[in-house]
Amino acid sequence: MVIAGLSHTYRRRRVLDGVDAAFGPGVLGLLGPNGAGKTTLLRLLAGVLRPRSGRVEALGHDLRTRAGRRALRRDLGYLPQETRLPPDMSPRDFLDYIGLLKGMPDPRERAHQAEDLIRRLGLAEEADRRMGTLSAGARRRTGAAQALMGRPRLVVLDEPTAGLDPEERVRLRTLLASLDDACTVIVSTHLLDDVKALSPEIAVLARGRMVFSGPPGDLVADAPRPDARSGRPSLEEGYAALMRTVREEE
Ligand SMILES: Nc1ncnc2c1ncn2[C@@H]1O[C@H](COP(=O)(O)OP(=O)(O)OP(=O)(O)O)[C@@H](O)[C@H]1O
Repeated sequence: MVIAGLSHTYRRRRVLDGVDAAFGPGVLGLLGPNGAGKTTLLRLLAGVLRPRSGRVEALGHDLRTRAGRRALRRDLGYLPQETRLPPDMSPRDFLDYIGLLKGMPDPRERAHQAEDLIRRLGLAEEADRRMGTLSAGARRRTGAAQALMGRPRLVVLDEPTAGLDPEERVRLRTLLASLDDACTVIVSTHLLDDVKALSPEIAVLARGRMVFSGPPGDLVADAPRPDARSGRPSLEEGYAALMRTVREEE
């Protein structure tokens, strides 16, 4: 994934401002305060929005072109921030349907992958119930499962752990951590626990600018120690110190 000079405006309001980044396979955690532009960035990386200023290349496809955005879809799993799942379908039927849309012709392979995701995301009890009757957490996990059907090479998840209870969050993180090494996973989150558990690399977006990228340890290393008695600063302290610096620079 290569992002160069990427900016985005909504009705002349600039929400991404010259973002540069490059990353490869593995899990990247995208952090940032509310309104920082994370969802906008993920929509651009998933080819849902067209980059109008700057360049995005994903899995070798140039996402400035319609052909590039289309070609990416074959290899993409995407969980948007807001998802509406068909209320009358069950998670199992929905996953089967998504598998079909993603070009998996073999019904046994679709059933096998759906069953595996259902089990690993703790959806066994809900798998055959109407999605309209499920809890928000079960719907969110079904949303994450659909993104992983077909074993895509690029997975873009917009706050997948939002609304999940601690056990469900751990399940989802464990699943993401176990994906194929060749898979590039980009996860936005407000939870520092998510990135601690998941991400060897993090990126922090603030007011449309990429203000940090690297291993979480580097964010911590840059932070001042909160007081003389404490040892190494926590990731929370590193993040808070970065946000203070960003505000002071403005
Ligand atoms: N479709 C849109 N039209 C106009 N403005 C938008 C649109 N989508 C987002 N915005 C604005 O762009 C800015 C960035 O929003 P975005 O959702 O990308 O941020 P975010 O970091 O994902 O925020 P959050 O953490 O709250 O989800 C916000 O000020 C938001 O109000």
